[in-house]
Amino acid sequence: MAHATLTREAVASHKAPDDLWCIIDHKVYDLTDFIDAHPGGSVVLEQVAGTDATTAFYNLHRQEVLSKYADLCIGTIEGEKPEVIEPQPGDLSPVPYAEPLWLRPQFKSPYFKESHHKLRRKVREFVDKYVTPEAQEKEKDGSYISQELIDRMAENDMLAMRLGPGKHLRGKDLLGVVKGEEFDYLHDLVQAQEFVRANARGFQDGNMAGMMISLTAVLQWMPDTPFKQKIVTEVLAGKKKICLAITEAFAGSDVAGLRTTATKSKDGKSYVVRGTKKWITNGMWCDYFVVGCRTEKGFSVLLVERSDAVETKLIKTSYSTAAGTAFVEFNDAVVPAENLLGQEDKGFVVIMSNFNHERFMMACAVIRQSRSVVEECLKWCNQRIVFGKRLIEQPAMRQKLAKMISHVESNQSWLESMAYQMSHMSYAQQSKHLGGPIGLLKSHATRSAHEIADEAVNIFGGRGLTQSGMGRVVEMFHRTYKFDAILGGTEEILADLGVRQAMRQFPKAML
Ligand code: HEM
Repeated sequence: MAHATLTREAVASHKAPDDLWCIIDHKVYDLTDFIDAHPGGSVVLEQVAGTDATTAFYNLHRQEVLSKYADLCIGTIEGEKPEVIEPQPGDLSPVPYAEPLWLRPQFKSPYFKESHHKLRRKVREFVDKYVTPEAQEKEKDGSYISQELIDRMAENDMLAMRLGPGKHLRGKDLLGVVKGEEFDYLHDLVQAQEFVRANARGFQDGNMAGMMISLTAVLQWMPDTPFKQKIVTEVLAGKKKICLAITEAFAGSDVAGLRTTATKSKDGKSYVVRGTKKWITNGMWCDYFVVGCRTEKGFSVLLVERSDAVETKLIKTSYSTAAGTAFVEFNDAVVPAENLLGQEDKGFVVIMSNFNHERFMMACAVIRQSRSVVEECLKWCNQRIVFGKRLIEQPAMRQKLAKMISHVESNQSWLESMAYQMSHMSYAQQSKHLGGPIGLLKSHATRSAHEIADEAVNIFGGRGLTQSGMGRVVEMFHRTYKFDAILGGTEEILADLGVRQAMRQFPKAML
């Protein structure tokens, strides 16, 4: 039926199970053919047949349900206009605290310029249109990212952009809004925070997280040879995939305890890699592995190509298998000597220098995801009616929200200040001065995530434990925030690093 203008009296006459209409937000829905398919059952719909069910609907559903079932809408009530906002791709949320201060029109920022705003809009449009729909689907069924999405990201230089600022961006016009040479760590923060709005933690890592933490090491530490150029070109074009393989069943943060060995051949032309790696993000589909190995006198990092001597098995973790997390076995994999990253026996610096950007990215992500949870809680408290009034009218709920907002706002401010420092330091200066502060920031952000997840589940009740419907964002966050607390260095290791680095810079004179 075409959209019609209808009266409330007309709607009231359609109140039988085989002829059932209702009003939601001034629009009329014909639910006759939907009643048996309704996930909430037919009885509840019969109870509201012919009436205005707006309050009942928003007490139980997200707005997106109405967008998904838009074809059930047959008209609008005469003289009335819908009040609910339907967000369009790229839009900012009007919910207070749903966006960081710099994106709220009434506030100013010393850091963000026009190009950051333009990039934010472009990346959000892309994520809303292409990433979120696929992320939601893959998060559920556990299958891997599509080549189509990888190609689309590659065509738009998004794979390159996600490695952070650097030579690899030279000459590029990023999404038509930022020149590659001008792309700084604040742009980097923007893209990282926009990507996680897809709200699918397993898929988020499945979406090239392995590349983000391993190609950086190739770029930084491999000599400039045609072989290096080939790998970088293939990976940034999305044709080949790469991941970082450091952790083992024997050792995680304790890199010195690793057991995978790389034995050099007598003629010095190759290494033989033997050992296992565990929890390798994207390992299931990668063509290249950046592998931490024991060599004769120390620790070295090698680029190992997939071959018959490399076997990958899927590990099921508490997030979706969309991340392709693997157990990897290198059974005498032969690797040419030119695949060495940095110097032999001096691989520790390769891994350590790579960590700053990885941890910064993780802080960007967990802080943005925490904000999405705060937005969900604010919306829910505003729409949920309990004991005859909205949840937000309960002082206990307002206390929880105040605590959550304060965590997110303070972490975001710290993060922005860190991005500014990074933008004004060389890579070497960053390694020297920012390892500790970035470690402390990530460690604090994941402690905050713990508090936020805990409060959010209590606010949502049973829905905070349910993977579909109103509480799905909260459920996912509560189930997966620990990934950020463990990956890239545990909270304890990073907190300790922060203090140890500070102590190294402590003045020698007595104070
Ligand atoms: C256009 C009209 C409606 C559509 C398209 C719709 C769709 C849905 C969907 C997709 C769900 C699954 C949960 C979710 O994804 O949020 C659901 C659940 C539910 N719906 Fe509806 N619904 C409609 C109207 C209503 C109305 C008017 C009521 C009545 C009061 C109602 C009561 C429920 C209940 C009780 C649940 C279970 C909620 C829960 O477990 O938390 N629905 N509905």
